[in-house]
Formats: sequence, C-alpha cells, structure tokens
Amino acid sequence: MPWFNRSIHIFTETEVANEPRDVKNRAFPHALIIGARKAGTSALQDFLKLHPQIRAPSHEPGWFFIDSEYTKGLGYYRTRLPPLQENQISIEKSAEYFHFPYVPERVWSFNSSMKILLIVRDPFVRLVSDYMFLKRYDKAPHCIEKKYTFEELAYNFTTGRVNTRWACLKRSVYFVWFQEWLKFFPREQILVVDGDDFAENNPGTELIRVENFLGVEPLLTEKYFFFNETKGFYCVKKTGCLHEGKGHEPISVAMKVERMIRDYLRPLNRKFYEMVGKDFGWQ
Ligand SMILES: Nc1ncnc2c1ncn2[C@@H]1O[C@H](COP(=O)(O)OS(=O)(=O)O)[C@@H](OP(=O)(O)O)[C@H]1O
Repeated sequence: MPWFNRSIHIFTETEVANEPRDVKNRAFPHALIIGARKAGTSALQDFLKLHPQIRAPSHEPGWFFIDSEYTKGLGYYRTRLPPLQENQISIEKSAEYFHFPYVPERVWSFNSSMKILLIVRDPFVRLVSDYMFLKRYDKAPHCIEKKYTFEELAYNFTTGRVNTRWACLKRSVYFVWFQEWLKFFPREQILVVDGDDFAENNPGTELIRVENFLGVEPLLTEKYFFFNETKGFYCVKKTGCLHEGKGHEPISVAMKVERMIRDYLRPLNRKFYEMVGKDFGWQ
C-alpha cells in the first residue's frame, strides 16, 4: 500500500484525554524513540529505563507503523504499555518509526506535544549493521540480504554505480526521513542523540541531556556504567550488558565499495546536518 493511502486517525484532545487509564494504570507515552534502526535505540531505551521515573514496555508495540495494530485503536494500544505510578512518565521505542513517512502524522494527530528522540549513527556503519542484522534475522527468511554479499547489494554492476534503490541504504539517508518529521514537529521537540558518541563514551554524559529533555531528574550519571572489554560496549554495573542480539563485530567491506557509498552519502549527510543544526563529522 502506498504510504499516502495509509489511514490517519485524527484524534481529538478529549478523545485521548478521556481514554481512562486501565485498572493497571497504563498510560500513553510521553516520548518516543523513533530510530534510526541499528543506531543504538535499544541501548538508549534500556539505559533510560534505569531511571525510577521512566517506564517503557519490554517489547516494541510498533503501534504507529503496523497498520493491523494501529487500526485496533487507542484502548488496545494502552494494553501494550506499562503501568505507571504517579510521578512516572513512559517512553516507547520502535527503530522503525523514523523511516515510515506516514508515522509522523499519526504521532502528531495522536499527541502533538509528544517528545521525539532520534538516535543516529555514522550512516555507513549503520548500513553495515542493518545488512548484518537482516542476514541473521530468522523472521525474514526471503530477504535479499540472505542471498547476496554486501558488495553485491551496494554496487550496481550494470551501471557501475551505488545501488541507491537498496532499502538498507535508503534508511541511511537520514535527511529524507527527518524532513517528514519536521513537517509535523518543531525542531525543538526532537532531540537528536549522536549514537557514535553514545556507544563509544560513557553513556552517562549523553543521558543527562536526554533526562533534561524529558523533564525528569538527572540521575543516570557515569557511575552507573562500565566498559566491557569483551563486548566492546558500555554495560550497566547492576544488570550487565545488552542481550546477545546487540553489539556485533562489523564485517569488512571492500574499500572501493565503502568509498563509493561514503561519497554518495556525504552531500546527503550535509543536508541532514543543516536540518539538525549539527555537523556529525561522518566521513
Ligand atoms: N551499550 C551497547 N551495547 C550493545 N550495543 C550497543 C550499545 N550502544 C550502542 N550499541 C549499538 O546498537 C546497535 C543496535 O541498534 P538498535 O538497538 O537500534 O537495533 S534495532 O534497530 O532495534 O534492531 C548495535 O549494532 P550491532 O553492533 O550491529 O549489533 C550496537 O552497535
């Protein structure tokens, strides 16, 4: 179905406000982590969940992008969310929200004050991670990534050019998706987190900025985390590292192909820097 034919329900403020919390006190999210896929969305959510004022579901509801979930309505969505206590807020993440162009309008029509968190990472590194993920992902047995090498998919042998139609690569062209969000949400309502900094440095530094944005007490300082040499990532002192599915050695990509993709992405990255107001320095 083309994205412009997707149903968008325009919720009235009273419709959302009058949808009472259920017996378990489940309430709608105050903020969404929208993506980008493979940029560290799980690490961001899992670390934020350490905060006593922040709750998040243990699964990804994906309510705003999965049509069959969205059309089940508000009451159903609420059952997919965690119970809240008086002083708590809830967040919800789906790494898919960012790059489905009908999602920003659905979110905006649901709650135009929703706080949006976007985490991005060097788009070439993200692309490799996305490819590797699809290669090992059981639930997509027929995806093209299962069949072909990275180079075969990234490079069009007929034209001698980068294969710009490859969906994985399209997901790395951040400005295209970001401009859809800016059509509905003011820039100040979207916090953009640098996923490379977040993964390489102690997450405590970046989390303070996120806590301030969410309006909760800044508690998640550097002392909550340690660097795990074996995993190659920061983990939580109390609970350990993210599960096995997160944090992999990247594959090595042929230099020529990497160079071609980076050359293709460079001017597109600059458009993203302009929209965000920050140069991420991706080579
Ligand atoms: N602390 C920590 N621990 C483990 N992994 C970390 C961490 N911080 C960032 N990352 C990076 O997160 C990548 C997975 O991103 P996502 O969680 O957004 O993936 S998903 O889109 O939800 O599937 C994951 O990608 P891969 O390395 O390809 O698995 C990691 O590079």
